[in-house]
Formats: sequence, structure tokens, C-alpha cells
Amino acid sequence: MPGDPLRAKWIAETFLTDAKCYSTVRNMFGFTGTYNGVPVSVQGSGMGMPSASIYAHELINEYQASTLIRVGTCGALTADLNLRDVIAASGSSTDSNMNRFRFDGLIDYAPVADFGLLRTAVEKAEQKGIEMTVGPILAADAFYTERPDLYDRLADYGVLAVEMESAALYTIAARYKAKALTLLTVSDNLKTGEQSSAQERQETFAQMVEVALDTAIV
Ligand SMILES: O=P(O)(O)O[C@H]1O[C@H](CO)[C@@H](O)[C@H]1O
Ligand SMILES: O=c1cc[nH]c(=O)[nH]1
Repeated sequence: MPGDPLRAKWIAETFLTDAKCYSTVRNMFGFTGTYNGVPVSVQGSGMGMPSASIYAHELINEYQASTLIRVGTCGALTADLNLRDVIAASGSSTDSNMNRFRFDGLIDYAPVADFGLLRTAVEKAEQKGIEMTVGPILAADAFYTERPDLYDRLADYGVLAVEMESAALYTIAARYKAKALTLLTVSDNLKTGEQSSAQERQETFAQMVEVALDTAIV
């Protein structure tokens, strides 16, 4: 599940065999094909938790999807991370109100990756010689923050990067007994101001997507 529907198209065309487009609703493309002989779908999720929540909910509850792997981009919160680094999100803090609403504001629910998927992704990355950093991230409602000080504070607590979907994905998967994982490529570094080029993004996406697909079919 990439956020960008055109990335879904690129993944289907580049990595899947006999991929067929099953949905163009809202231009949020979805494709099903096979990867190493195993049926796999790739579905855009859009940007942000409200959009991604709809696709995750329906994939699980209406199409019996049991494994959801997000392949996205993120902004690094620490200067230690370089552009194009690949991250596996073990857990996802959020500033979204969705889970506060879910738990009446009484519980700070901790959305986490499925451990089996995370372990498999780490193994697959190691086998491919792809360096992958595992750790917690932030799923933010807003792309443009007016509180960079809070991002610095999160970094003090080990939070690696910010994106906009993972907390909802992990929560919905947990709720409906599916497995979920978020893999990310660092496209920006919020501390250094570096940004990767379109060409660089594409090259690193390939590594991240291969790890995701190898993990999905185990
Ligand atoms: O590259 P994708 O998967 O869209 O992910 C990141 O990019 C978008 C913001 O530019 C947000 O969706 C964020 O989570
Ligand atoms: O800075 C960034 C880069 C990608 N995605 C985000 O949400 N933030």
C-alpha cells in the first residue's frame, strides 16, 4: 500500500506478473498480479490517515486481505538518517485524534507492527544486503508542522521519522485480526533540509518494494 497511486502502478508494472488494474475509483489505482507465483495486490492509500483507513478497512473486511504492507516515504527527524535510508516502523506514535476517539480519550493506544512480518522483513533485507533501520516513527495528520519542537522532542525519545498513515494502518489491522507493517524510504531530512531527487527516490523504492514483496509472500 503506497500512498501514491502512481507508485502502485509503477510497482505493479515493475514487479508483478500479469498485473491487472481492478480499481480506478478516485484514481486510487489498485492492481492484482503475481509475485513469484503468489497472488499479490498493490493498492494506493492516498495521503493521511482518513484516506488510508478507508482502504485498509475495506481491503480487510470486504476483500479478506490478511497482510497489509505500506511502502511509503518519510521525513527523517534526526540528522543520523540519510536520504534513501530504508526504515521498518516497529511502532507508530500519532498526533491524530482517531485513537483517542476510539478509546474515549482514556487510553494512549500503542499501534505496533506485526512482529512476524517485521522479523521476516528484517531477514529479507539482510539476505538482500539492504541496510534497514528498525524503530518507532510518528504518523502525523499534517505534512507541514508548526511544531518542529515536538518533532525534536520525539527524536529525543528515539522516534526516527514522520509520515502520515502508519498508526491508522496498524490500529485497523489489529482491530480486524490482520497483519500490518510499514516500510519507508527517507525522502527528506527535516533536520538537515536535504531532499532526494525523483531519480533517487525511484531507485530506493525498488529496494523497499522488494523487501515488502518478499515479506508479503512468506
Ligand atoms: O509516499 P507516501 O506513501 O505517500 O507517504 C508520505 O508522503 C505523503 C506526503 O507527501 C504522505 O502520504 C506521507 O505519509
Ligand atoms: O517530510 C515528509 C516526507 C514524506 N512524508 C511526510 O509525511 N513527511
